[in-house]
Amino acid sequence: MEPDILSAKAPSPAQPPDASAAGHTPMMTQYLAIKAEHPETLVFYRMGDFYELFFADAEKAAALLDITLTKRGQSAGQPIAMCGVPFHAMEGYLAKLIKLGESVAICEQVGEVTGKGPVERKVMRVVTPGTLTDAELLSDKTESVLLAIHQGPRNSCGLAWLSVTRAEIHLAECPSDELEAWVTRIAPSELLHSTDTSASFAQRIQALKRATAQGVAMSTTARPAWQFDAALGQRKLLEQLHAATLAAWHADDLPQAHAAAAALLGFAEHTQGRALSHVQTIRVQKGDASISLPLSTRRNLELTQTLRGEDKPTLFSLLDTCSTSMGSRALKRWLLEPQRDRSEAALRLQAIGVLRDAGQGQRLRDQLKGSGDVERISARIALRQVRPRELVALQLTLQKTELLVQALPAQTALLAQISAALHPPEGCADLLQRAVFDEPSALVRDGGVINRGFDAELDELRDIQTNCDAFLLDLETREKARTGIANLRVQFNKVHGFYIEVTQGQVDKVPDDYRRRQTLKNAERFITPELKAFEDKALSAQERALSREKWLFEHLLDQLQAFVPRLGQLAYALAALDVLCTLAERSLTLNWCAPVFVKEPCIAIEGGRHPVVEARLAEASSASFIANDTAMGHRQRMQIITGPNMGGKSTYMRQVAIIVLLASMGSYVPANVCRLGPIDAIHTRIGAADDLANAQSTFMVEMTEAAQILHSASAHSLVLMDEIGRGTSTFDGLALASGIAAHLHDKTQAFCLFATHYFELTEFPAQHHGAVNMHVSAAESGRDIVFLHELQPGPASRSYGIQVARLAGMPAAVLNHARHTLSALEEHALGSQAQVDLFAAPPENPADGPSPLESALASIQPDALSPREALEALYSLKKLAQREQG
Ligand SMILES: Nc1ncnc2c1ncn2[C@@H]1O[C@H](COP(=O)(O)OP(=O)(O)OP(=O)(O)O)[C@@H](O)[C@H]1O
Repeated sequence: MEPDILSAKAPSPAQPPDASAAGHTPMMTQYLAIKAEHPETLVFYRMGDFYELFFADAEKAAALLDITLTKRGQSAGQPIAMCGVPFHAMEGYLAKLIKLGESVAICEQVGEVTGKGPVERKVMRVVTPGTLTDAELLSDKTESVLLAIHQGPRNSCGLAWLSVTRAEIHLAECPSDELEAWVTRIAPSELLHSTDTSASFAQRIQALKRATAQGVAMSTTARPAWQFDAALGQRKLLEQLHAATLAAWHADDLPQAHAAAAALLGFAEHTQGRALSHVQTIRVQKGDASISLPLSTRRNLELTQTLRGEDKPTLFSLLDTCSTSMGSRALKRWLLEPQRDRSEAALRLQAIGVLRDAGQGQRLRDQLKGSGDVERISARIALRQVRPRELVALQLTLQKTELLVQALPAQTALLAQISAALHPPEGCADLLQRAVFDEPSALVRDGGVINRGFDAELDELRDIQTNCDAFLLDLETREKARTGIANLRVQFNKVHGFYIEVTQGQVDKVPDDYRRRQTLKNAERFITPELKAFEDKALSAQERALSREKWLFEHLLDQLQAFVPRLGQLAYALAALDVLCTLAERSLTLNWCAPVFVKEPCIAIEGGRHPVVEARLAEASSASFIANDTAMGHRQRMQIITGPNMGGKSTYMRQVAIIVLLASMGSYVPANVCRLGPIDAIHTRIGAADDLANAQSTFMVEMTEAAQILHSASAHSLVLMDEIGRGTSTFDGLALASGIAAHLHDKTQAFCLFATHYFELTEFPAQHHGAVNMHVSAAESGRDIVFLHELQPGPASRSYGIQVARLAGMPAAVLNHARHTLSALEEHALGSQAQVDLFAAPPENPADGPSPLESALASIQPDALSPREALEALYSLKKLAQREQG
């Protein structure tokens, strides 16, 4: 037993004392030295069957994990606060802490228990939100990304990021004011920065921390300034890639990114306790290479999370019928990182076209089902954290892959490339099959992992255990025959081990090589050289078998290292094939078409649908989605969209953005025809929510987002503006909305869908040749309204707000009041100078209010109507009059 450091009672928990202070128990001295190396991290200190936490760590963990905080013993006169978790249940507690943004250093007992002083202990790895590798802690469909940022000279920044379970490291450089956009796009789980930055940069980091990416909290970790060293970073990258120059990756002239990479790799190695040998590719990212999808766009289009923060229904959840989790993760990357250059998307579309034919994709999907997560398994092999059952999954996947290659139609450039990378590394599956049982134990420490026939020594050790009984029986028979003692017995007990028992009456027949072991009343117990040798072997066989297995497993990991790079390529190919087959299946199931990329600026869609709303309608009701066309090009760049609430304006605008995004990632799209010119960004200003955490009002958020769009949108951007200006008074709002529309039309010249309830804005197209009025149609039936969801040219005739409120279940009295006020307001707008009393009681009888004909008449503004619109208004008035008479 180890000496107990925690004996006497202590008054109260405290901060960890100084390890160098005199009077600590030997174990506390050891603990404090380890803690000093991990000041910001919770230290899980292994003590027998528990991981214990002490002092402030204990207080924090007890509160976060909701476990008991005890006060036991003291060291150097200080009370020791303590809490603990059982070692076998550690994963669950770890997961909870990591989710809360904490990091944990796992300190194991590595030495033998000698009874003299504490057992030697060592931090084996540090688990942090950005460096997760454990299958239990990682989500199958989401990466855990670690990002390092470096503040360079003259407002420049270097970025380096990776996912520890992937084979790529990413580098980028950008001006500091673009940092937020980058961090939003990268969506890291953890951000590393230097302890030594300017005050403004530190503020920027704090702001980044608040701006959570996709609803996932990002933790920040400060690292010493010297770790952000460009020369060190370059050296580390070269070592990582086993290369003499970074030129092949176009990564040689990026000093700020190299500095970030130094800290990134240093931290990743520190947490894993070893180098990341599987990371063997660099991708340099340029800000202008991908289509910009700001955080607001990702949110508003509900790409991977609904506005309520749920995982479905989203565009991703609709698309993701992938057969493997590698495929799901790759699909998410494709969706969130569409490239401006459409050549890759075109290759994907070509491949999807082939996979749609004659069920080819479906056959491949069936074969892909049940594949292991080769990407993460190969990373865990490199990090020597792989579990035996993952190796079996890998072996089965490698065998499946052989069949997959034969079934793959390599008819397009991309499919041929995938086919070439799909060949499993020679000898890997065979080695795994020979080395590991088909159904091994979960952990190597339990034994039962290494296959029979793989190692003669292990087989012999196992044989000793299984053949023990047979050997003893055989020995007994032989000894009976040799000695002529018929009642001789070979037996075993825990205290004396193996022995041959001979009754007192037969003792004189015992041969010379029998040595006395124990004398009983009626019998003598002996041991022979043969039995002694067997005993030595048998007693230690189990222990030796276990340690032999552990050694063999480590040796197997050594052998598997050589396969890691090829496995990385294989994982990439499997994931890409899975995504392509999935997109082929989706396009067939959901009846999508292939988009066509053209050089001239345009967004031309026939029969476009919002895929998620369409799927929801199909699920929830028999109603079908009404498809709409979009025709935007050089001449017509802006649509001013009006129509009733619930009419489908937001749905229409979002569907256009989603179709553009799907096409840009290389997917078929929910439409009958789609022609798309170059696109550099999708900006959205939809809805309004207070950002209480950042003390910003609804209106402030609205204006900030709109301002960002006006600054960054270009003539190749798609901009959605939904009800801009509604967060303030009518006149202010209208004035701002028209100013913003004019800027987008005249200066930015972006493709813009501008939905508004300000009827005054329908006059905008008259003075702006690139804008047109469109409206979503609705029909009235008595006092009710029927939404037709059809997008039609021209402005809406009225807004139907009161009818929509009636549908929403508003009390009749309120509706009556509103109708009364509305007609008064409309009269007022028509020229009456009388002040409208919004709070005046409505007339008693609703029948006394204006008739539909009167209301319609009152809403007409003759000066705002074109001759054709005036004629239409006349027809509809006549219809209403007939209805009233009838
Ligand atoms: N094209 C369509 N076909 C069928 N149903 C649709 C269509 N467009 C919208 N809808 C249905 O109408 C609902 C309301 O649509 P949406 O939110 O787009 O209206 P809106 O005009 O933006 O309303 P508001 O002005 O109040 O924001 C949707 O949730 C959907 O169920």
